[in-house]
Amino acid sequence: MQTEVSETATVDDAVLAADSVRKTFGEIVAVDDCSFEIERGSITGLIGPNGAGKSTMFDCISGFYQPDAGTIRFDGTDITGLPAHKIAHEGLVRTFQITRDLAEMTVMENMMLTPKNQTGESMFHAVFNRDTIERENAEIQRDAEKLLELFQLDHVRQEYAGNLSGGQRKLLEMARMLMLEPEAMLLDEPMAGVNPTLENDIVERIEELNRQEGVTFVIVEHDMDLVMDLCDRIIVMNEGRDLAAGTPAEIQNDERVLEAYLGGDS
Ligand SMILES: Nc1ncnc2c1ncn2[C@@H]1O[C@H](COP(=O)(O)OP(=O)(O)OP(=O)(O)O)[C@@H](O)[C@H]1O
Repeated sequence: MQTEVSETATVDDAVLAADSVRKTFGEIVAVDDCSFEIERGSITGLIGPNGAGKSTMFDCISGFYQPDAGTIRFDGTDITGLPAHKIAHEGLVRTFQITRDLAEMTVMENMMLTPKNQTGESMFHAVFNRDTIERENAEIQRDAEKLLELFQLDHVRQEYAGNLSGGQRKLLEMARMLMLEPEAMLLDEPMAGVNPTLENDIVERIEELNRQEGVTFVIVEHDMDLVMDLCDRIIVMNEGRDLAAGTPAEIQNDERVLEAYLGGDS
């Protein structure tokens, strides 16, 4: 059994690798010796029954939780336990819900808050290099406009984020993290509360970014039809562990996965 799992969990060119990750909350073992690899340039689904540990795993990978044990490597760098902003700087971002603070800002302000490598943050440049800062600000604004257009949010750019529909908010959550020009993105239930039309838009954006910019996606999503359709590869977690990994067809025909979803092993 063990060999089977580790064989399927290995990929040719891993951009992200989790090795024996463990995370507990008191008595609860949310993630338990979980290992998997994410193929560079893939759209990978991370699935599993309720409480399998998917969100906790995302939080460990993206730096919101420190794992109790195990290592996480991104692009060959050990990122285990680094704070989220350092991991984002390495090129790995996770979307998160627009907080109350951000809801009180306009869509454009949300976008302008997240750019990468802003010289204006450094005192030295602030004093000696105003032209550079102005040029950078103009570039950031242009990038933000381009993304808002791509995500069909340009018409609401001056609207408060809190006034957007659920689906538009999801789009903004993705768009603002793309200001960081990530190499890989973790999406936790990107379609939750989204109507079917906007769901199609989000799928199209993901596919475009994947194909055109080479962004790797790891997606936790409960809609199985969508996952099987959108993802090139799927990793299944169960009771905190990696249970199986493979193509959608392989996963759909895997007895262990069926059992886990039917609660056959409990
Ligand atoms: N902050 C926390 N404190 C205590 N227990 C937690 C915490 N976060 C998660 N857990 C527990 O850890 C386990 C894994 O939860 P997690 O949310 O990671 O699973 P999941 O696969 O994302 O589930 P779902 O699909 O239902 O969102 C569950 O038993 C959950 O109750």
